[in-house]
Amino acid sequence: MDSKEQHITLKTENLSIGYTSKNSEILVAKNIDLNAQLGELVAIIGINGIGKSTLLRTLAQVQPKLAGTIKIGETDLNNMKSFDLASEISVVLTEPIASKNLTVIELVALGRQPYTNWLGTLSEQDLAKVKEGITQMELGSLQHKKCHELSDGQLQRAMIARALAQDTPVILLDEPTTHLDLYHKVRILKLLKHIAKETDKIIIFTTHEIEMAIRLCDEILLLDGHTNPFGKPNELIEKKAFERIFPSDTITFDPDTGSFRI
Ligand SMILES: Nc1ncnc2c1ncn2[C@@H]1O[C@H](COP(=O)(O)OP(=O)(O)OP(=O)(O)O)[C@@H](O)[C@H]1O
Repeated sequence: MDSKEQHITLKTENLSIGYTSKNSEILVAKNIDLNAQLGELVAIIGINGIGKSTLLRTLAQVQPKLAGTIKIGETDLNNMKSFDLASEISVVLTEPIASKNLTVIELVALGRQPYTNWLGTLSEQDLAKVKEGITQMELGSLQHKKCHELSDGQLQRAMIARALAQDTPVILLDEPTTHLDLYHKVRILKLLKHIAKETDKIIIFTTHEIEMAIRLCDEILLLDGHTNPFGKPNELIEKKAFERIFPSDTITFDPDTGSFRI
């Protein structure tokens, strides 16, 4: 079996997510059944505070799940060592990065850490992946700038470039388009879709750009606090899932155009 066949899905079953403090458990969402295949771009959507970032952090093993399973192929993520995890999953969270004194190229090169020797020396292949990430995110002219000199949107693209340079089968991105202008939102989502398809990756991201997700994503997980439907955008439109996101006296969904009316 080659490595592609070993990692055909990222799958959750009956997943519950939330937080634990000393004496209590805070349940944020339950019944999350997501099934992403290689080559797919998947959006996690839902209203503020419903649990999108919590889910992304749970998938990335940054925080523990409360119940259920998360598997890559047949392997339960719980049984994976963190070193192995870094060559399976790359993740970009919304927390500000600690290393803003790095240049863009140095930040992107951090994505190669799971593959470099203990001295951190970059091979030709590592350098090629770093350059590729920088080019894909249109950061060529900014590559020698320090991260603290970048705008929020430029820094966001540099973080995505780092995840691309890590070249893992699964890429998890928390609100990757928040700081981007309309052009870069569309361009980067289209590019992520292209990368997922052409290089056989699973790219999962959280977003408030529901209409863009409907147009560009292969699958959508809608966290709605109840059944959390997961499926192709058309399937969710047919199930009238988008109609129930917002109060209908304020925002309605038009299934013919796949857009919201205010
Ligand atoms: N460290 C924490 N401890 C306890 N509860 C938390 C913690 N972080 C977040 N929460 C709670 O978990 C719930 C889900 O938060 P989360 O950030 O996952 O939502 P979200 O869907 O990403 O929201 P948004 O769209 O506003 O970014 C919220 O009620 C939030 O208050």
